[in-house]
Amino acid sequence: MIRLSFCESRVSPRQQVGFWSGSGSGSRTGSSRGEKSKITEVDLSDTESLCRSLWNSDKCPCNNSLDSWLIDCSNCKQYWHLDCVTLYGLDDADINKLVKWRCPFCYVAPVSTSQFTQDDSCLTCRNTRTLRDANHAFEVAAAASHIKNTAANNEDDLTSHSSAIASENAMKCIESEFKQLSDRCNHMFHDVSKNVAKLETEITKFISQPLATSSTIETHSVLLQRISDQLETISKKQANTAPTAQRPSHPVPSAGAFEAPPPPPPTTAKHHQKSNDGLLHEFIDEHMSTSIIGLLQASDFKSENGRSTVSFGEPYTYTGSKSSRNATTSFPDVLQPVVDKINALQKDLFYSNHPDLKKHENRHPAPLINSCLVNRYTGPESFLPSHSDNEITIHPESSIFTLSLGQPATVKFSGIDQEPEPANDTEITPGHRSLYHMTRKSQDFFKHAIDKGSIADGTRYSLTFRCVSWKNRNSTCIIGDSNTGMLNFGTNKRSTFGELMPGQKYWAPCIRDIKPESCISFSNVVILCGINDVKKSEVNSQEDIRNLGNSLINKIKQIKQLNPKCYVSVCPLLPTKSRELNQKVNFFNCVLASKVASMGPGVQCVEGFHGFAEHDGTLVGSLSKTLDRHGGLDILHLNPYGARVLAGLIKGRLNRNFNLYIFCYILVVLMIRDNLVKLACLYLLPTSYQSYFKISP
Ligand SMILES: O=C(O)CCC(=O)C(=O)O
Ligand SMILES: [Fe+2]
Repeated sequence: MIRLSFCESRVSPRQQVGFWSGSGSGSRTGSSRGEKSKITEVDLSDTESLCRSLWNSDKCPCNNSLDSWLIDCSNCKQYWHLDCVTLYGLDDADINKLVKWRCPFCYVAPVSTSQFTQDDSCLTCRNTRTLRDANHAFEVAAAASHIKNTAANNEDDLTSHSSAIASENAMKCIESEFKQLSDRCNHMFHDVSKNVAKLETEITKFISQPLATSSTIETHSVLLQRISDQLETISKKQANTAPTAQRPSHPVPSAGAFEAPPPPPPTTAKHHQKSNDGLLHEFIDEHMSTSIIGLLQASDFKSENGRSTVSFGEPYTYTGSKSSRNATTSFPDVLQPVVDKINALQKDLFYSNHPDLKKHENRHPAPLINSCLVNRYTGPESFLPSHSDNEITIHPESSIFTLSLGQPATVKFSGIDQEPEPANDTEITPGHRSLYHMTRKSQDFFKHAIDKGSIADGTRYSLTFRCVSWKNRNSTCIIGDSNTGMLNFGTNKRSTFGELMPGQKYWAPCIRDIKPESCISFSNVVILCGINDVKKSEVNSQEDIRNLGNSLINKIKQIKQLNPKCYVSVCPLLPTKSRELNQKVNFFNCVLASKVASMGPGVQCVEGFHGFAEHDGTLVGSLSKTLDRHGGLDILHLNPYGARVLAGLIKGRLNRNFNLYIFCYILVVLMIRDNLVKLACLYLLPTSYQSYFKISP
């Protein structure tokens, strides 16, 4: 119950100094507590004693005497002026209605106040102390928990820090090791890239410059061989392997030459073990060799320079050949199994060089062995003069296989231009029943010989197998883009050129794809290439087109360097269905024609291409495809009919060369039979011509 009383007291001067720093003005609008009170006589440092001295619960803590009702606190019983506790405007009746009222002391802090006791009767102090203690306890507890946490954290931190430091150190070590490694790698990479750059420059120089004369240059193949030897030496050094484990050091003038053939079919594998000396030892068994030697002992050998010879199958003729003309072009039964085994190797070699033809074996058969020339050597006095098997009648893609029987011999190989003292000779010593092979193409760059004294007492037979045909005089290599796709060599019904013109097609969509080395040993080389270069968007100016023309001419020069005897027939670019593109095509053709004209009789343009153009210069519709394979308009591809017309033009050009050759051949034969020519002239030519030729009867 609230107790209400009326304040009558007056504040004594001593009581004005009080805990409360304000002095009540008595006004209803609130006491002015900002005024500073004077502190005398009381020890201010002892707050509690100070409070006790001042405390009187019957008086408002403002210590002022006001005409005002007082209200006491339901909790601590302290009296307060109504105005001092902001209960303005309430009278005693209102106040008495209040059941419970708590004074500001009891709301000093949001902490529970201690129970009122006599010892601790000062509410101010009690609350303050309680508050202080509570705060202190709270602080202590908070501090304790903080310290604990910090300690725990520190411990964790410490652990993690120490492990972090450890890992950091480890990382630093790794980093420095890594740096060292990367420095070394950089060094190595730098060296390697320097070497690669050097190599690249060398190759670029070699390819970009027209080759020098065949007597002074090293061929592509030799350069490649040198590079491969160099790489081999480096890898040998690095792998620290015994040099004896390396492949034989025979010169390799073109792919596969002098190398042992690839692994044979599994059924005969045990006889075909490839050896380090490039020979296939025990290529045939003893039984087969005995049968062959029996055949040879019964054969009629003709004596030649240093040895004697006999031949089987198709005749193989060369300068000074004396071996008999064979009654039949088929092989004796005894030889057939060997020929079959060699043909299996021949196929493997051919299709490994032309993997794209493998899936059409019927249309693109490998050149098969049809000729065998046997040399008989009888002891140390026998020899084989240095020579190349570069006869034009040997199929350009054929290998030349030699089977040895009897005494071993040393066969020496040397570069074709190393007369009279061959340098860098390499040799092999084929023993009884062994086989070695060379490519036909290698024969344009290398020769071989058996010197006197290189065969021991006794007899040695060598049987050399080749694919030979007089038609190979007209062998042709076509290097072309998609428009040569429908031109086919071969003897079947899809053949475009027929059996008189054996040959090989090489795919070169752009001028840079032309490989001069693929033309080696062909009689004719036909080139149809350049449209894919000309139609490139970056080829715009006449200068660009002139450069393209020059690059094609460079390729032709390289072909002529590698194969000086061949006839090169260059096809102009076909017109297209785009007039804009045709302007570039025409300019390219002009450049080409003028440059080809200055290259001499071995290089000529194929004529008659104007037949592919309509009156407005575009590609004739009836000779060309309408749609490309994506269903769009085809502007530059011939249809089968157009391809036949193209084949006709190429054939016409090549036949002219062939016919010229045949004509010259016949003329020479007739001139040899001098008397016959004279006789013919005497009776057939008019007198004026007789006097012109100064022919006298
Ligand atoms: O006897 C040999 O090993 C080589 C034979 C040869 O080169 C040849 O007949 O053309
Ligand atoms: Fe030979």
